Order: sequence, then structure tokens, then C-alpha cells
Amino acid sequence: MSEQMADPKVDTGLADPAARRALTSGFDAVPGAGKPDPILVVDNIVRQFGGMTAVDVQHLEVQRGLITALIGPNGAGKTTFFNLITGFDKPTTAGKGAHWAFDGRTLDKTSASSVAQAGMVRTFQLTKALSAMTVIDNMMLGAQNQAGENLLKSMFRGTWAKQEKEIEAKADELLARFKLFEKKHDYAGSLSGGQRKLLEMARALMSDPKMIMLDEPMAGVNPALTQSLLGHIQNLRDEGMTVLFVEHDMHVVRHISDWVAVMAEGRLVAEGAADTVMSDPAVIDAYLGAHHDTDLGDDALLTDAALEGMADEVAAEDAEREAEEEAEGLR
Ligand SMILES: Nc1ncnc2c1ncn2[C@@H]1O[C@H](COP(=O)(O)OP(=O)(O)OP(=O)(O)O)[C@@H](O)[C@H]1O
Repeated sequence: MSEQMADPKVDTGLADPAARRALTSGFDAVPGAGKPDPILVVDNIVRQFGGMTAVDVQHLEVQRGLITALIGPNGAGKTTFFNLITGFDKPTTAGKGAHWAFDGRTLDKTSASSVAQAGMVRTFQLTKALSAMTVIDNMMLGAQNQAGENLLKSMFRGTWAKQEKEIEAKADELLARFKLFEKKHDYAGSLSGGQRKLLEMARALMSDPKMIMLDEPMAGVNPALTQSLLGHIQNLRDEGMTVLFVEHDMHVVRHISDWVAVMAEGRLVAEGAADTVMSDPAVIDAYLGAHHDTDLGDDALLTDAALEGMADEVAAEDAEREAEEEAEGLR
């Protein structure tokens, strides 16, 4: 593998649920709580649209190696916050105290592509333009973030063809992992809702991120694929990646989050472990104020056995696929 395609997989020891619980039990369950090893630190990010404050996050730390959910009622500012920290929008406080750093690197004034190159990548919904492209072309587009200037240089050096082959091999591997290999040459627009979500995730992984940010990964996904998607997300964490995701489905949040941050009316109003944060009065207030019918989830399914079962299922499928690929000489 070339340097920029370095494998981000690291053993954080956090594949073990007991280790994760031991870690998060040391976190303060208060908004803006400090973490022992934050991969993302955000300060004073404010975004106003006209007179309306969509985001006003004074301090947030995201712990490395965990799955953190960002939840909150409709209009709480979650998507805007994602856009701000990934360089797709600018805080109103830019140059006036807004500061955020990823993996020790200040990102305040960088473009979306340099944020991606720093290792923080968000998934994108399949837009019209992307739907009109094939699955493999979508994947190759995902690699652009990763290669950046190096890609340009290598084109001049005449090594592009070799690099393109390497990138396509990596795309094939990811497509196989996400059960999309058969669809490689199909138009992305022809995929089902769940397959699109898988493609969005696979595309983001083309750049070997240290942290993947998922915006509503389960929206529009049928129950059969939900299990598989949840398993994939947990496996990314178990391989050492940090996951930050926005999700409305509280059952999903409870099932896979190690830590939950809650936004309401632009502000961070609570933080805590999934099984306790939902009973925080600030969270109940925020949701009740927004819509009364939110189901804040059910603890009955929140067992280690259920979670590990899902992760094991996907890991077994991965192993089976790898064996098949080896037999077919794909690897
Ligand atoms: N480009 C924009 N121009 C004006 N207002 C905007 C813009 N983008 C977002 N807003 C407003 O900012 C607020 C926060 O929106 P945002 O989409 O970030 O919330 P959210 O928490 O992601 O909501 P949802 O869960 O419904 O997706 C909303 O009131 C929204 O109408």
C-alpha cells in the first residue's frame, strides 16, 4: 500500500464492550464534558441565518475510538453543525473565536477537501448527479479526497494508471464488504434505499478516514438491511475508527452508541451514555418541546449479547466473503 492509502485500522482495545464502558464511565455526563483522548475538539461554533441562531456550540469533545451519536429534535442544528466542522459551511464566528481541531490539527480555515484529507469524512446523500453515475464511479470519486494533490502529482509522473488500479482494487474490496460488488457497473440511482446508504458509507471509506461522520445512516433503510448497517458501523469502531453520527431513530442510537450528545435549538444540552441520557430532563424537555410522539427507545434489546451478535454476524459474513474472494483470486 502506498503511504496515502495507509490502513487506518488500529487496535484501540475498544472492541471490548467492558473496556468501552470502563472508559465512558469516567466521562462527566454534562454538555461539553472533557474526554481523555478527544479526536475532535470544537469551540465557539456559532451559525446564524438572518436573525436565527441555528448552531451555538460552545465546547464539544468527541472521544477517539468510540461511536458517538448526535441527537436532537428536528431543526436542532445537527446537520448545520456537521456542515460547519467539515468545511461545507462557515461559522458566523469565523475569525471571531470559532476554533475546531481534529486529531490535533486546527481546521478552522480549511476547505472541505483538506478536512477530508485530515481524516474526517462525512457521508453524502446520493444526489441526482451521483445517481446518474455508476457505483464504481461513485467510489472512485470518494478516492479523490484521499489522493488530493498526490493524485495530481502522480498523473504528471505517469504513475496514474498504476494508482488507478490500486484505487479500483480498494473500491472492489469495499464493494464486496458492503455486498455491492455485483452492482459495480449499475447506476447508483438504481440501488435500493439501504444499498444507497451502504454505498455512501463505502464511498466515504475510500479515503481511509480516522473519523467517519454519518448523517442519518438508517433513514429509508428496510429492517433487514438495518441489522447489517448497524453491524458494519460497529465493526468500523472495532477496527479503531471513530464514528460520529446523527440519527433520529432512538432504538438505533441506544443499540450502537457508546456516548450520546444532545442538541436543541442550536445548543449542546446534554451528554451521557445512551441508556441514561434519554432520561435526562433537559433531553426530555427538548424532545417534548419539539414533538410529543418521539419514542425514546426501549432498553430491553440493549444487551451486550444482542450488540455483539450483530457485530459477529457481519464479521462472519466478512470472513466468508474474504475466503470466497481468495478462492476467486480477487485478492
Ligand atoms: N441554509 C439555510 N438557510 C436558512 N436557515 C437554515 C439553513 N440551513 C439550516 N437552516 C435552519 O437552521 C436550523 C437548524 O437546521 P438543521 O437542518 O441543522 O437541523 P437538524 O437538527 O439537522 O434538523 P433535522 O433533524 O430535521 O435534519 C433550522 O431552523 C433550519 O431551518
